[in-house]
Amino acid sequence: MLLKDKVVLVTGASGGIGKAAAIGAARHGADVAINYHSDEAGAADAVAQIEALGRRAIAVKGDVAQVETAQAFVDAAVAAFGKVDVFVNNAGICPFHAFLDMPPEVMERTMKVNLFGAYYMVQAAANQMVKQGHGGSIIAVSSISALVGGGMQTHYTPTKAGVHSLMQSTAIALGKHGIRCNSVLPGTIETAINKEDLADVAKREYMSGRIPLGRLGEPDDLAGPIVFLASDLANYVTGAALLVDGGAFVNLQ
Ligand SMILES: NC(=O)C1=CN([C@@H]2O[C@H](COP(=O)(O)OP(=O)(O)OC[C@H]3O[C@@H](n4cnc5c(N)ncnc54)[C@H](O)[C@@H]3O)[C@@H](O)[C@H]2O)C=CC1
Ligand SMILES: C[C@H](O)[C@@H]1OC(=O)[C@H](O)[C@@H]1O
Repeated sequence: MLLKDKVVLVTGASGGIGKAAAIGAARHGADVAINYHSDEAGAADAVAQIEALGRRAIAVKGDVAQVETAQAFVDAAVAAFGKVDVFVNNAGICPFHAFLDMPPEVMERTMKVNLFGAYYMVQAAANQMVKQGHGGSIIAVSSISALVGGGMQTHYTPTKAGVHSLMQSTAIALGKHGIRCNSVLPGTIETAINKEDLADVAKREYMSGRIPLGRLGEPDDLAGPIVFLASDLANYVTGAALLVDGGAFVNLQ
C-alpha cells in the first residue's frame, strides 16, 4: 500500500490512462476524486471500481479548458475528503490533423484543454496543498511527444512539451512547500484517443514494430509509474520525467 489514506485527484479519468491511474491509486489505499468531461457511464464505472476496492470516490463533471473547473474540482474533493495529497493532470485530446490546413479552432481547443487546462488545474491543486502545509505530489501525463514530433500532431506535441515544462517550473516554484512535480511520458498506449489512428493496420504494425518490448502499451502500464511518483518512495524526485514507452524512444537502430 503506497498511498494509504492519501487523497488523489485525477482529471479526465472516465477512461483510458486516467481511469487506470485512479483505480491504481485506490488499489494502493487512496481515496480518489475524478474529473470527467462527458462520459457519465465511464465515470460511474471508475467510481464503482474504486468503491469495490474499499476506498471512497467521487466523480466531478467539468471541462478543464474552462478556468472555473479547476477550483470547483479541488473544492469538491476537499468537501468530500478534507484534503488533496496528490494531483494527476491527465485530461487531454489529440485530434490528428495535417499542419498546412490546421483549422484554428482545432489548434486552439487542443491548446486550451491540454495546456491551459493543465495550468489552471495544477495551480488550484497547488494552492490547496500550500494551504494544507504538508506538501504533496503533482504528476502530469505528458508524452514521448514532448521529445519527438508528429506530422499530424503539430498542435498536440507542443502541449505535451508544455506540460513537461510546466512540471519543471512548478518543481522550482513549489519545492519550498514540499510539493514535488513530475511528468510521465507515455509512448503509444491503446486508448480511445488513438483508436481511429491505430485502426490503420500498417500504422499499427509500424508503431508496435518500433517498441523493443514488443507491444503497444495499455492504460494500466501507466498506473505503476504514476503511483510511484505519487508515493513517498519518490520523496526526493522532483522536476523529473519518466518515459513509459516500452523503449520506443531509444530505438533508433
Ligand atoms: N494513448 C496514448 O498513446 C498517449 C496518451 N497520452 C496522454 O494521456 C492522457 C490521457 O489520454 P488517453 O487515456 O490516452 O486517452 P482517452 O481519450 O482515453 O482519455 C482522455 C481523457 O481526457 C478527457 N478529456 C478530454 N477533454 C477533456 C476536457 N475538456 N475536460 C475534461 N476531461 C477531458 C476525456 O474525456 C478522456 O477521459 C492525455 O493527456 C494524452 O495526451 C500521452 C502519451 C500517449
Ligand atoms: C494519441 C497518440 O497515439 C499518442 O499520443 C501521444 O502522446 C503519443 O506520442 C502517441 O502519438
